[in-house]
Amino acid sequence: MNKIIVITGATGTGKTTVSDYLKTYYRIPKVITHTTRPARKDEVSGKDYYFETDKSFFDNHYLENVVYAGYHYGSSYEGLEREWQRNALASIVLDTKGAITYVEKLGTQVVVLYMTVSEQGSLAKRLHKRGDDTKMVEQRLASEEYQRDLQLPVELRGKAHVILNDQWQEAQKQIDRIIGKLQATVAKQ
Ligand SMILES: Nc1nc2c(ncn2[C@@H]2O[C@H](COP(=O)(O)OP(=O)(O)O)[C@@H](O)[C@H]2O)c(=O)[nH]1
Ligand SMILES: Nc1ncnc2c1ncn2[C@@H]1O[C@H](COP(=O)(O)OP(=O)(O)O)[C@@H](O)[C@H]1O
Repeated sequence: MNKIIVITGATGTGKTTVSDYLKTYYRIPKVITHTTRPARKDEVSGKDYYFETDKSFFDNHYLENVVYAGYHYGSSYEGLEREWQRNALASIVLDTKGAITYVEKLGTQVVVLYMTVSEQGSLAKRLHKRGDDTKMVEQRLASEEYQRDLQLPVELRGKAHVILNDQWQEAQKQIDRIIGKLQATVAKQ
């Protein structure tokens, strides 16, 4: 059975870092999603996101789509199927609302990794260090979606692996254990 690893959590907790790690070390590809948010300086359309206009965003057929900090984000069935045709395992980076929808729609095909840190204050520092625009960081941290995603939603309790990412090496070990088991189950089927 094909599976999708849904990586979720608040901004700055390391979702993209995990997705990049899965791609580099496990050859697990990322499903690229669509957004109307402007690209950051080192982001590339078709690699990080499909960057859309307010009009072109709605030309796609979404499995789910959300508004996060004032911008549209959406993931398509086609994007997921494209990766699943070549790989039994793929990853996708979603907010917690999207993660809940994936669990509802795809059930046991979904493996959720919920990223968290023990000090909320470290997140703003990470975003600045990442080189994010100051205004965008302020808008993001003031959003209700950011506040919401700081806690594991009730709908995901008991269904998500909670990954503490205070230290990357520790988070990596936790992820290695989860992916090792997952690869063994996927290989058997
Ligand atoms: N539900 C949903 N969330 C998405 C999608 N694409 C990205 N996101 C989430 O939207 C939020 C904002 O993403 P982004 O602007 O890249 O900010 P970042 O989390 O700071 O890197 C994050 O929680 C992403 O996981 C999508 O297609 N659907
Ligand atoms: N454990 C960690 N300690 C310090 N910085 C980290 C850690 N994990 C990730 N980062 C850095 O924090 C920033 C935010 O991580 P990122 O993966 O982009 O988060 P997200 O996709 O959840 O917004 C990046 O610059 C990343 O390199």
